[in-house]
Amino acid sequence: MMGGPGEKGGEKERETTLPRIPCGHGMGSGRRNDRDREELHFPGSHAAVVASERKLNMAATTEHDSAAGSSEPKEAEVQETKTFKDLGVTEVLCDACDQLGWKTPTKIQIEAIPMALEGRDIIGLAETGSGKTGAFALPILNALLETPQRFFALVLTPTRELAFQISEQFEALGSSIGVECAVIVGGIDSMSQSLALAKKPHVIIATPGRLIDHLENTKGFNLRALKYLVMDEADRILNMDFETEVDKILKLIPRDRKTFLFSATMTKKVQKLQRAALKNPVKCAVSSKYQTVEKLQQYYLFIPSKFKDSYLVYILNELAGNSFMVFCSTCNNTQRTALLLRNLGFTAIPLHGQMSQNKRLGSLNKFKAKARSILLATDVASRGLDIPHVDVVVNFDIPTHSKDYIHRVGRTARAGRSGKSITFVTQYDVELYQRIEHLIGKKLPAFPTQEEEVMLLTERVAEAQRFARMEMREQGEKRKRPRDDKDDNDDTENAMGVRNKVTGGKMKKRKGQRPHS
Ligand SMILES: Nc1ncnc2c1ncn2[C@@H]1O[C@H](COP(=O)(O)OP(=O)(O)OP(=O)(O)O)[C@@H](O)[C@H]1O
Repeated sequence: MMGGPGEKGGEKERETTLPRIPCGHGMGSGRRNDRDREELHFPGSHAAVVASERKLNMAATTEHDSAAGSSEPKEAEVQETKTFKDLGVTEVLCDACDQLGWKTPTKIQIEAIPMALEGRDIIGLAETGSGKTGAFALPILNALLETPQRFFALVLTPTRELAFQISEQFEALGSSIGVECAVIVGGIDSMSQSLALAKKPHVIIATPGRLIDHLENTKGFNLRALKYLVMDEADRILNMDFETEVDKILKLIPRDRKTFLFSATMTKKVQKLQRAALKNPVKCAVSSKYQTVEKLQQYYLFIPSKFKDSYLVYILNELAGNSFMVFCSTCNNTQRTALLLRNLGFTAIPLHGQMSQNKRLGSLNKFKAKARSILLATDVASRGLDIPHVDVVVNFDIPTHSKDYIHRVGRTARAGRSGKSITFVTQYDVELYQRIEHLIGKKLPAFPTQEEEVMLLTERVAEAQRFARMEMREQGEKRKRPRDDKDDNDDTENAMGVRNKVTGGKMKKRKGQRPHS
């Protein structure tokens, strides 16, 4: 991930007819190096910036919905006729899109890319899974080809996993031009990140806290020549949790830069930042309000709090053969529920902030590789993660912030696929649930269940709950004993001694659920 394909010194060996971004500088002032520009041999014509007829001039505080307006062509027509080339994307990057199977640009890409290529600041608002990453990565790579420079762009993301994913996307789109990225996130050895920064990558993808650490402590590293700042999941980046860090970062990067804010939801705080850091931004919004995806079937399930575990097991059985993301509100409950499910023979794996970063990535990779069919997660996984095979999202604990609902359920039904979401609503959650319905502007149907069948599960579930509690206690004690660290139970893999006692081979056979060996 770090360093990227064009390591220092490796450039000469590359035999390619495609344009490549030059590389190989020592750590320096970070100022733009003119040699960079000269080194780039770009055979194609200068990337044409196609002036959009659908320019969305927006005063800093005014909102425009780009899909509105009677003289506009119908969206379907726009999508049929536009290509990446039409948007002004240079040929080598069009080829990269093609190789990724991106035949035509998505709506947000159609809206945002021409504006970005024109040099405008952008606020991009579009539903989950609609290709927002490409909407900011393509114009940045396009501009990088035109005026190559180290430390060209910075992408801020709220979570570490998302940072890695965005880096992969930049590398996939920019592999043929030799783009180099560095992922700078917490929970990972700082020294190796300093080394990656010393190689002066073109694009840095970072979580705010660790980036500040490096800006303050890594000798020779600065972003004084930065040209592009992206805040992905901008409303989250701009909320209280990151306020101090983001303010510091904004002070350490040039005022004269392009700024892109992207998310499926925006807050008033974005407008605040708009005033503080954006210059005459264009708002590219493909929907007028917060929308959940059309192909997402959303349900709620009104149940007594004490039967939540049994209903979860019932649903996992009913929808067996699918891939699930189950959201819980706390790390503890995520871990407990993962243990409970594993005790019942499900291939479940947790992902939460109390796990080491290695374990977090390990869990995610196992789930992505379909080696585990159920990922139990806190909101650390609710934003941005692109795992196409997720079929069902279960809100086991209802989200306390209704906008999180939109992001959580957006982990399924991505890029035109279909998916399901089921939100558990207990006697304590009615008000929160009403807020969600209000936000999405929809009344959802109840998920059909057979109460008697659920009740038949309660005994075995109660036993599994007991074992899960015991295992949680054991894990807690192990953490207190530093010498006893042979088996790190972060991912529940080792806490399986009791499962067979609980299942007793009586659970309904689950299609596609591999029993744990
Ligand atoms: N033009 C395109 N054609 C086909 N697929 C695309 C196109 N652009 C992006 N994709 C794919 O769509 C999926 C979703 O894209 P992406 O992760 O950028 O969505 P997003 O809008 O950022 O979602 P979220 O709001 O959840 O972060 C990815 O798998 C990506 O490869």
